[in-house]
Amino acid sequence: MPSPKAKNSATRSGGGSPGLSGSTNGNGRYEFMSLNRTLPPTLFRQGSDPTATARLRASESPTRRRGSGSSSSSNTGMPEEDCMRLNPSFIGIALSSLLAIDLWLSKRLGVCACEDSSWGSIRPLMKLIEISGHGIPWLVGTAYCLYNADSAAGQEIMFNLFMALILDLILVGIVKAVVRRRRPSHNRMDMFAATSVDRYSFPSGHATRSTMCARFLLAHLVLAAPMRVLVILWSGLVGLSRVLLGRHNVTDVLFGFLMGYCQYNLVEMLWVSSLGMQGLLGLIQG
Ligand SMILES: CC(C)=CCC/C(C)=C/CC/C(C)=C/COP(=O)(O)O
Repeated sequence: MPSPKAKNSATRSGGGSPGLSGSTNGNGRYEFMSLNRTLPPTLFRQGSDPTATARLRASESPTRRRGSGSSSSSNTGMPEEDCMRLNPSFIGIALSSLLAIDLWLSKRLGVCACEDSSWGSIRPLMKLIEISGHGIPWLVGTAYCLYNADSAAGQEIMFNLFMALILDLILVGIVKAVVRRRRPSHNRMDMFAATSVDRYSFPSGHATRSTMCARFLLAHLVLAAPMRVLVILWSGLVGLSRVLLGRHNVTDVLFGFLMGYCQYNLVEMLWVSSLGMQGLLGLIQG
């Protein structure tokens, strides 16, 4: 009966997984060698054996290559990071290009990122716009209006706006914590009352809030046409100010607009009526 070692050496001589060659170290333990070694030509023939091709693609993943322990590709002499980009997918190229454009554009548009920036003189104005879209003024203002509302309809609207603002904070916090995209390097972290997830930039919480609140106000308040235009302009300006201040990349704000727009649909779906409010208050009071 062949010993396990004999089995190992049989595997080494060609019977192992395609695309992997192996050897034993001094302790007799099997080690996988670099994947960049010459492979049988059949393995490169895309489509001839889909299973083998899939296995090859999997074995070429960056994590596996990093795990091989060598800092340069054995047959090209190039750093592994460069080798990994030799055959990127179309989606990979599109995403990398979009990201590069986003970073470049965001850096160029960050003209109020600090006082010495080209448009540094309007930074105070941009910070004022930032405050107008901040969570705390909105929460405090809505709570105040809810407390002072003199009709059931007014209370219902303010209650739902308050809940919408909380929902927005939760959803943005979750996405920021999952995506964990760093803020642009030119940003100065001098926002007031920023929570720990606010060190991340995707999506812009100001953009989600301003879009959701704008839709909310347009739907539930009776406003004259100029005021409606002002609300929309304000929402867009809040988003723009995030990029000009260097707080966000362009895609953070664009996604924030989209997310805020969708969040309003969610608020409508979860709308709490006056009756529901009384039920909730009854539950809270016991
Ligand atoms: C009561 C309570 C927990 C209020 C939290 C309000 C708050 C700290 C909101 C966050 C505001 C903020 C700095 C958001 C960051 O917005 P980005 O546009 O920079 O994502």
